Amino acid sequence: MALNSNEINGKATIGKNTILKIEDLSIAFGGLKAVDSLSFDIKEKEIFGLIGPNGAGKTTVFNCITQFYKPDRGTVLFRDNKNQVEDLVGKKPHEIIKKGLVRTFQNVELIKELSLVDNVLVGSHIEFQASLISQILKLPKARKEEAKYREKAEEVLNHMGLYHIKDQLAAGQPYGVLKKIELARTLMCEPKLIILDEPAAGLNDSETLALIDMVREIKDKFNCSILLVEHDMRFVTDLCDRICAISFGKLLAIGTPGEIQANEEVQAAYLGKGDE
Ligand SMILES: Nc1ncnc2c1ncn2[C@@H]1O[C@H](COP(=O)(O)OP(=O)(O)OP(=O)(O)O)[C@@H](O)[C@H]1O
Repeated sequence: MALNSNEINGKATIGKNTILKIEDLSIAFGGLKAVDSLSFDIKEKEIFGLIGPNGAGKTTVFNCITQFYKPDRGTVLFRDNKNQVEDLVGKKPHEIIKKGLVRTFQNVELIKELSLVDNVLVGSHIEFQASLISQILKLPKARKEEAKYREKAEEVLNHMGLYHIKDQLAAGQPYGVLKKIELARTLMCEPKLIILDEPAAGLNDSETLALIDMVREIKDKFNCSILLVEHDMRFVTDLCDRICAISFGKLLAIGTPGEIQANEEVQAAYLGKGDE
């Protein structure tokens, strides 16, 4: 059910400036509680980090939000690009992308034989209105649509400083470029919330610093919120407005980077300083 109000079934609520609210999210694999009654919310234009030790359940949280996994319990309320609030649980992953919730993956997944701009265009296929047949036959409607999205893809590449190499093949490009292309793809779907899975993994120091600036610029230019998982603590503390720390699928703390760094439970679980 789509709602304009802040209520669903008179129970769960979502604030006016809240883009995503997960409540009591839980999923178990066999006897293992990978996510255990987790709740947090993300505000509009907020950069929100999810941290925790290896195996804490971070990727599983992402998969439950995007419905790659169906949670055993809980709600995932999302304010979509039409300002409608809906529980995403039970929706299909492609429906969720259309609502403006998009993600990148830990491993870059590009088509090496395609140019960079064509790889970005792949990100817009979900928006195409023309039928598959008219796309294959390159009928006028499909050609017009492709031209529109190609222009948008070029604009996105221009914004990311990659316009000059847009026609080069993805094969052989530096890892930093491939990561940017993956990010560029998410911008083709009118994102309201972009989920980044370890965006700084594999980047060197200067690429990581450049990525921090780029994520901030994207948030401002595309007017969206960001949820990210990242092991590079400097990246997380420099970039995020708020951080949620989890351990064994459970919430440890939510707060500003300073509050999280000072939190003893987080230090014990994540930074390994508790017993010192
Ligand atoms: N499909 C699955 N089947 C069984 N167990 C799973 C599945 N997915 C995740 N798990 C388990 O759930 C727990 C949480 O895994 P998850 O990958 O979410 O952790 P993470 O915090 O993302 O770890 P990392 O930082 O190493 O990527 C782990 O114990 C993992 O083995």
